[in-house]
Amino acid sequence: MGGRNRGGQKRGRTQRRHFRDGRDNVWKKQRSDSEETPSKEGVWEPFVTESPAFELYYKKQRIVPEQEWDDFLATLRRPLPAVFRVNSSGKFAMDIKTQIQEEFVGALNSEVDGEEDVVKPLPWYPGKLAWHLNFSRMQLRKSRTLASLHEFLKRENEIGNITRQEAVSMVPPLFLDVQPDHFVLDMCAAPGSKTFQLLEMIHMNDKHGPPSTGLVVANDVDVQRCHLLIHQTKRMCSPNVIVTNHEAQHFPGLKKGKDATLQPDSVPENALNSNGDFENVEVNEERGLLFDRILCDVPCSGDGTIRKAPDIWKKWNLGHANGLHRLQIQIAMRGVALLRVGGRLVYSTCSLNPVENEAVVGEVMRRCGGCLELLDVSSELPELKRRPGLKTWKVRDKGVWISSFKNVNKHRAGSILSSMFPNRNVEDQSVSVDEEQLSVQEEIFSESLELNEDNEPQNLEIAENEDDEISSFPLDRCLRILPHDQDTGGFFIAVFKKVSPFKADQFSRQHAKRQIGPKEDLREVPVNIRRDTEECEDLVGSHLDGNESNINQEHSGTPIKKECDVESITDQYTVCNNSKQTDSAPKMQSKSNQARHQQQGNWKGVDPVFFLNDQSLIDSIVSFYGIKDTFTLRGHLITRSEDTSRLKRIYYVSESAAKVLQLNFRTGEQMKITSVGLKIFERQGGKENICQCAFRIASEGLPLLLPHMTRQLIRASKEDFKLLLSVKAAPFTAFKDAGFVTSLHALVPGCCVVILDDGQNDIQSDYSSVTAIGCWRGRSNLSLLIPKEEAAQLLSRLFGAGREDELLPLMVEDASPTLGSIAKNEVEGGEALEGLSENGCQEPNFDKSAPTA
Ligand SMILES: C[S@@+](CC[C@H](N)C(=O)[O-])C[C@H]1O[C@@H](n2cnc3c(N)ncnc32)[C@H](O)[C@@H]1O
Repeated sequence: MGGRNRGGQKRGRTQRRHFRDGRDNVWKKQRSDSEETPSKEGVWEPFVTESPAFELYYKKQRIVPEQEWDDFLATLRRPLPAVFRVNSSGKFAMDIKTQIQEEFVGALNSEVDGEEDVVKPLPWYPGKLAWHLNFSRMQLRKSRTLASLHEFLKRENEIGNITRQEAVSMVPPLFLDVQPDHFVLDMCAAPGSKTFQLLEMIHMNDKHGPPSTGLVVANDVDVQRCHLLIHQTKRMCSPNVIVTNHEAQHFPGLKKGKDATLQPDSVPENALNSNGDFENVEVNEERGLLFDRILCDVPCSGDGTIRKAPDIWKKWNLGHANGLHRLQIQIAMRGVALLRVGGRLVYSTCSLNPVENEAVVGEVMRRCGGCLELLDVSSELPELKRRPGLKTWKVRDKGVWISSFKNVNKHRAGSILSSMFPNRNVEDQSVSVDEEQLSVQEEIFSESLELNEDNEPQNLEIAENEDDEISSFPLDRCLRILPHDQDTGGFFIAVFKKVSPFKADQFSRQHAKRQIGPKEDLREVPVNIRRDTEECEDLVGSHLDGNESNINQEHSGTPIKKECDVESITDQYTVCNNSKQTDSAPKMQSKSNQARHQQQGNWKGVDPVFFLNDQSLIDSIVSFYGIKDTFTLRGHLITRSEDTSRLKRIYYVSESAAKVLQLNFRTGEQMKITSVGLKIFERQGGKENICQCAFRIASEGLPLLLPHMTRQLIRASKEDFKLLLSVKAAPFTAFKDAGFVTSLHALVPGCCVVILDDGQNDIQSDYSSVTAIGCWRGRSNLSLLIPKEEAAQLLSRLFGAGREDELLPLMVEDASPTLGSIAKNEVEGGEALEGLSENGCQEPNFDKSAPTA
């Protein structure tokens, strides 16, 4: 239900939309490398790095001991040092680490003056894979080594070998303890730096063992930010990933006929091991989709990133934090519902505020009863400096400190919730207040307001209460990372383990909600039940859309009247339940499914997902590339268009992702999937007439396919490989090795793979260390099918060639992905990139314009 304005009138839709549009997007890419901002007159002025409200608030909350306060503030005012992470699963991870250590670290730390090392590994990050850079622009200008490190990092970032990421943002995935067989859900994942880490973790053993059986589902509510997420996950070349676009608090449970959150966990006795953990439980529609690990890196006010985004100083206010509290609880509760018994859930924010942190953790524990344990992780990552979570804090509202919910003015009870306090020891008054009466009170209240110079009301008669509440939960097990401890941003982390299913009595309270009846007004319901239903609704996720519920919290001043409409919540998930596709073999979607898809307003704009079942097409691919039986294509190939004659791209999914897609079909396509798996083949683009196979190998898919290919493979000497990388297209006559030229002639025209034969690797048995590139064998030319940046990087890494002069013109200036740089059709399986492969590589030139060497 909408809120009311001060005159007691209902907020209109338009007003709400204006408010929503007018809100700052705290996740928007912030200016990060500038410490200055232009004034109105166009003169550049230093950023304001003061906020009396911020200082007052956090001093009072005692998040920092008094004697450290000045140090804390001084650190916040300094720009954040850059940090990058070498992608551990990358082919060249070890080379890159060695290069940093041998080529840059020693030289730089002796060449550049300063108290601190310019480049140093983060001591707590496993395997010395994360590095901290500390240099000024002046130093960068002066030092050649620093300049070449800078270029090196830009280049490696562009091709996905390293990732720039805030140090503290790397921490939450490390506490998840992800294993290669885990199903992991990243609930609020964009732009995806933590998703990338999670993918690295599930693939950590791929090089030396069987491929991962795990899965990462990366979700974000913002479709634009999903594009960033897709770009990020694509760099990982993983078939074990699904990107979805849901409100996390409503993330579908993939249960047949029911929403997972409304059911107690039905744990088969024999499914628990001796530690009481869940093991090897099949994904099926009775249990729905449960995860072994869940990351809730929730939307937050973000003041822990103030060093990176100094404009927060000017904008800081409590509205953001207090307004997000409810949504944060809803998302975390949905996470708990989707977690397997024995599974871990990490709740994290980049906010320093206890209302978004400890208060949320306390409330989640309260609602879950004994089924959730807040883990003591003090022995994990021992070198990471951290502070214990707070057990006591206060809430501030309209310029007034409130130490207990019982002191909250009724007019504010819709915005200031009992769950914001350390102890929810009184009934939430918001549910016991009559709405009509409230609007009258609100009118009187608004007339009598006198605002101080900060626009905060002065005359509220709520005295500061020195009897601070102390939480009864072990919130000191949470971690707060403070900026001055190790020169980072601020962060908060709590690690949960689900130790038992939701208890029956918790659910019987929820069943009380069903007895209320779907449409009944809650004002008629006794207070104790209404609180239960409120909890129940939060457990499921509010039925309001996320933005609307935020508006209610942040600005309405009116308690939210909640209708706990179980049926309609459940309907959302049961609409497609009549699906007849119950066998586990992947099937083409039925016609009725497609029709339903078009009707599903929510999913508008996102192409449906199909398993590719066109056997003649699959056979043509298998036969052209000589794909062995060891690599099953059927049941693993996905398309986003049903018409196989017009298909442009084919994606490959792991067994784990395929299982989830099948479950999704069987339970009525509840998931809104924006991207899935790894692009493995793409159509030749009008060149079929010269090629026996309509599809070429996509460069992302090559490492996966290579060990299983027996045809269209050719080995090149170092000299010829280097030539090919340098010129990108060459006539057969340009190559030196006569054997290579003979093999080239023997290939069928079309896509082929050229493998570097450096005499060191056993190409036959160990493909993990082999260097191979997708090429096009034309009538008399051989051309690269990889982007120029990748060619330049390979040249540099393999032959040390053209590191500066030759390669720089090839480099893309800004390595970080932007929304504009990512084609929308990648996300929606659109077909607009005619003549260009997705990586921006031109179609091969088919002899006519191939340069001569
Ligand atoms: C703190 S950022 C996540 C950062 C990300 N985990 C990473 O490491 O790159 C919060 C994200 O939550 C998303 N978000 C906001 N409300 C959401 C909701 N109700 N459900 C899912 N995602 C939401 C935002 O779009 C934003 O991308």
